[in-house]
Amino acid sequence: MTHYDHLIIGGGMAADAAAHGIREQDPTASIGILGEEPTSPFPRPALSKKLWTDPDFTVENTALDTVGETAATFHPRTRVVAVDLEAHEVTTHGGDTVGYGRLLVATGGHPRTLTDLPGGDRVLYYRSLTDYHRLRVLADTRPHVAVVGGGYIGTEIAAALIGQGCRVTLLHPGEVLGEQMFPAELADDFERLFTDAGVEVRGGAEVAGGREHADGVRLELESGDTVQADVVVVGLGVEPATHFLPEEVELADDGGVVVDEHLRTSAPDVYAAGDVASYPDPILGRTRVEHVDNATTMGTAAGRIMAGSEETYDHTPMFYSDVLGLGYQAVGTLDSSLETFVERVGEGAVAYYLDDEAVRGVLLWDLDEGVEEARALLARHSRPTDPADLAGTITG
Ligand SMILES: NC(=O)c1ccc[n+]([C@@H]2O[C@H](COP(=O)([O-])OP(=O)(O)OC[C@H]3O[C@@H](n4cnc5c(N)ncnc54)[C@H](O)[C@@H]3O)[C@@H](O)[C@H]2O)c1
Repeated sequence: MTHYDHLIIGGGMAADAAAHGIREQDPTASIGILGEEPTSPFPRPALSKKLWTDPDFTVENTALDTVGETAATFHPRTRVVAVDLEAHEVTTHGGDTVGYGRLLVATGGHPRTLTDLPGGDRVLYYRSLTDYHRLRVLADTRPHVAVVGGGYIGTEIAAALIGQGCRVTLLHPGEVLGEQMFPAELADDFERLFTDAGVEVRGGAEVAGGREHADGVRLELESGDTVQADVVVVGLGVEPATHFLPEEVELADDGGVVVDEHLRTSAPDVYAAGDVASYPDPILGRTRVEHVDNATTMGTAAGRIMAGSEETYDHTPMFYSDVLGLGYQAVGTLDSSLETFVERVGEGAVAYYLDDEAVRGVLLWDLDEGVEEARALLARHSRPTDPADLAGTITG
């Protein structure tokens, strides 16, 4: 049986970061990575952004060199189906067992699917490098693409495909694109960016299902309407990939793996990091974050901790997105149901998100700087009575 001092389940960016964290702390320990995908860790943000918008980015020059840099052993196409906590070993779908000293769950999430909308040749639940290659081939025929979902995948892929000369219809259930994240005035700006670029944005469009047929795909909406397209790209969010874990590993209400401030799960020698981990954030409380900054920062910390570091994890996450010339980034939460205050700064804007006790999130809209100022503001754990008094806090 193969045995590793440190075994990582999952082949994404958290896994890459963890291998680096382990190696930083321990130059000789053996590291194994079991990845379900056929490729080793790849910088996922590029799949919906730079690989489409920046000709300097290719799959080859964007790829990570996890194995070369960390001397980890990478096992592609390897799905873990069970973990035996007592024996300290995992079982793969092929029936092999792999032993571990310490185990990291870095499995991220699987795309949420609609039962009545099966994935297929022309229906892509978009997440992996394989999906990117498939969509590239389809996009080259300049099809009419229906993008389902107005979240990160939906907006970034719609922006990418309109830039490729495709006809794009974006279907989302809300009234205004981005309204769950942005205060109303910025959501209006956001949607206009898409419509001005030629994307047909269709709100109130909750997709119920659909079928591929000889000429493309026919989507059915909850309203009873149908939408016909050549290709459908779906981004309905992800569900934490935890199905292989025994019940001793505690899960949070949202399905994530509960970890403490040392990224330890409730099971001995088992850690978790990245999209799958529900961790105690000092500012946001217990939370699970599905962005690359979280995956890499938490992954690195988990690796170091598994290899002996006694640090605690207290990094409040930031994230960024780029669509149609708009760059926006944020620290903390972007929940537009909170109280918000928007301040225009130069060509851009800052939006503050507050609950009764404190500022919980800061959005930097078309501003290059301000992440560290935002983090410092959140760390104060306070708020002014009048949110307008926050004006000038972030200079961008
Ligand atoms: N820039 C970034 O940080 C970035 C970029 C891409 C992806 N990601 C991550 O990848 C993951 C997947 O992204 P995503 O866009 O799939 O998830 P998401 O949660 O961002 O968006 C899901 C969207 O689907 C919509 N939706 C739900 N049910 C629907 C239905 N029946 N019909 C139509 N729309 C429906 C929701 O309203 C929402 O707009 C997320 O974890 C995300 O954070 C992050």
